[in-house]
Amino acid sequence: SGPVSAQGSWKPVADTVREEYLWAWRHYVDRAFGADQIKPISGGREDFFAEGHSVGLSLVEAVDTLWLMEADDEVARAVRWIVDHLDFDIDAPFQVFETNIRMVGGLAAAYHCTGDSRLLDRAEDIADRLLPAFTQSPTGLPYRYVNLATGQVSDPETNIVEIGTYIAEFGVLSQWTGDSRYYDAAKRAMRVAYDNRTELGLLPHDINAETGRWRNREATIGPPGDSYYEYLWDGYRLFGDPDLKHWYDTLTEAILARQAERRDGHLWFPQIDAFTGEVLSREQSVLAGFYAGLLAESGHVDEGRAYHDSFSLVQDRFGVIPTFVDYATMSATRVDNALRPEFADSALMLWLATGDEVFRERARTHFENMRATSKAAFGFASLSDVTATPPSQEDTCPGYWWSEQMKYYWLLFSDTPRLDYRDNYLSTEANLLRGARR
Ligand SMILES: O=C1NC[C@H](CO)[C@@H](O)[C@@H]1O
Ligand SMILES: [Ca+2]
Repeated sequence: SGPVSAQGSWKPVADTVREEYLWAWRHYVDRAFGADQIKPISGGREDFFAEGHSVGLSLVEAVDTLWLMEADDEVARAVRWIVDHLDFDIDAPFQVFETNIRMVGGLAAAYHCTGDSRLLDRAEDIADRLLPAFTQSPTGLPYRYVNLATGQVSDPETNIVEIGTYIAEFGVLSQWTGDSRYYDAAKRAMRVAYDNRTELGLLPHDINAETGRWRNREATIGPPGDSYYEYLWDGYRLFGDPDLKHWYDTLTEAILARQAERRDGHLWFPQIDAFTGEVLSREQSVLAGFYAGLLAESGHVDEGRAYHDSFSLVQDRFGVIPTFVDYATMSATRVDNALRPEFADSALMLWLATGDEVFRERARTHFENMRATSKAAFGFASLSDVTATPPSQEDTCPGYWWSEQMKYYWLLFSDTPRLDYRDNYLSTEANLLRGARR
């Protein structure tokens, strides 16, 4: 079970998380079953990857969450849809990064939790359709899009997130199938970016896949830099690869030395020029909040705590964290929030690393504020303005909601017997690739 704590006080919260999730799931089943996304205000449905080509995104993202919540009848319903209806032979360009973290990851997690090898077959099938983006590239940096039916690749104007967020999903596929092509392709792309680090040991975030040349000067730990760093550490954690740890440590040392800024005693990570170190912007994306958890996981616990403290200030001020805040003025520079999970993600990582109850309390506030602002007739809705009274909703629910924050809350509050709390791994999309206890 989880770190020793007053489990009794959290059970009611865990029960509410599970009730809300199954309430939303039943509406998805009744009104949008098999769709990429439900429209939570109107009850309609919408595609995510390619217009007119649903791949059941929200359902695939939900399988491991339903399994961890012991909703086994619903797991069976979802698996039956995947086996009967999920077909990737689609003549349309799919974004390689999003397809990997959501579909390869979702299917791999579903296989890890259920042991149903038909799900591993599907994960291999979609990964094989993504591989041409890597093998067709002269540098090994993957193109951004690939046509799932023809293998036609497109768009070399990419970034370190979209070339570097594969090793977890591709690595477990190589481990589970014995085919090293996936791991090798993922690692080769990460190496190209690392080998091009600047004299300061920093990475700009935009890069051209055909030339390997940087397309900008700005370094960020937020998007589109974030999960490149996350997956260097994750690859080492999952597979023990010393190269990945060396690359992670080298880049993180530079980030902590040159990018960290303390202001009024609070820790932030401004965007800086990777070649000179000059501060370019003090805006912080809500997505950058994941970095507090990564720092804690990778041994920088004090900095991880401090950065989560900074985002906790923002949550206390706004209720729901705006997509961008400028920490110099603590003003929101982009007021929407598409049900972003990162604050809860890092709360879980910090709780697992420290056992400190403050992180469960912060995650509970995140859950309650989401319920109070995003709940709509048929599910949970993204917000277009968190500063409005009441915050205004959009008729859309992102696929990651089914995999991320509700799973983070459940794992934080339920002490479920289905998770090995001491040895587990959640991908950047919260897909459980290690630690399921069947
Ligand atoms: O890594 C990611 N980035 C964006 C989404 C959540 O904000 C989600 O797809 C995932 O967590
Ligand atoms: Ca993430």
